[in-house]
Amino acid sequence: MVDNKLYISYNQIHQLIDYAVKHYKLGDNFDPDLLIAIGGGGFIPARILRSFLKAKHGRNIPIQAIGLSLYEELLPGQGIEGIPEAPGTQVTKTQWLNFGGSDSLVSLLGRKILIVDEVDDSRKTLVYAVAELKKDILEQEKRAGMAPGESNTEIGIFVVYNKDKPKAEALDDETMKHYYPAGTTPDRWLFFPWDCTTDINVHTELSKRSFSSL
Ligand SMILES: O=P(O)(O)OC[C@H]1O[C@H](OP(=O)(O)OP(=O)(O)O)[C@H](O)[C@@H]1O
Ligand SMILES: Nc1nc2[nH]cnc2c(=O)[nH]1
Repeated sequence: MVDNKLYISYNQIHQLIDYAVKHYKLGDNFDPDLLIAIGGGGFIPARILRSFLKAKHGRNIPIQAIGLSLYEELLPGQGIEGIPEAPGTQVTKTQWLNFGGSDSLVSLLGRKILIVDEVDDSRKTLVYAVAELKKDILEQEKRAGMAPGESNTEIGIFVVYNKDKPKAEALDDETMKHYYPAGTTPDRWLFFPWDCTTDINVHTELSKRSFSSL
């Protein structure tokens, strides 16, 4: 039965990422040298995206992971079968880069960073991620004796799906110049293949019907 959820299959995600890299000329127009995946949903898309970017230039772009959480299960067990989860009021940082502290391994300065996530819903998570990343960049510039913005670090955003809806928060104009949504959906709950704990073949079939009914 197709209900108010949109079922998404692994193949749809793979094909959309392929399409978006070509459509936005990623690797040319915006050529990232660092991918930051927002976990958990951004991990698999970031890994797929890396393959398509490698196919353009032959080099593997490093993927760093951050953990941000806004949505929570309504009741124990909900969410498991794609039941919509309730948005919390604020984003929680569960994991961050090892770039900011004194034990920093990699510089953010002068980089082209592409943040990757699977869905842009209220936009709160992306706004939070960009704000926190900018704080780190400022801090590194300060430590390097640079003026704010002198490093020319650029931030872009890649999402597999943007929900077409009024957003709770806005990204700044500069970041929006490098905002790359692979696909757009109506404001429905997206049931991703990695959320499926029953029969993935059934899920894949439902994904075909979900989209043909739009
Ligand atoms: O645009 P927003 O309304 O901020 O929602 C988008 C975020 O919500 C989900 O994360 P979630 O908080 O569920 O964490 P998870 O990826 O670990 O499930 C999703 O992975 C995005 O990161
Ligand atoms: N799985 C899933 N997570 C989300 N986080 C915010 N919106 C969504 C959604 O539609 N599906």
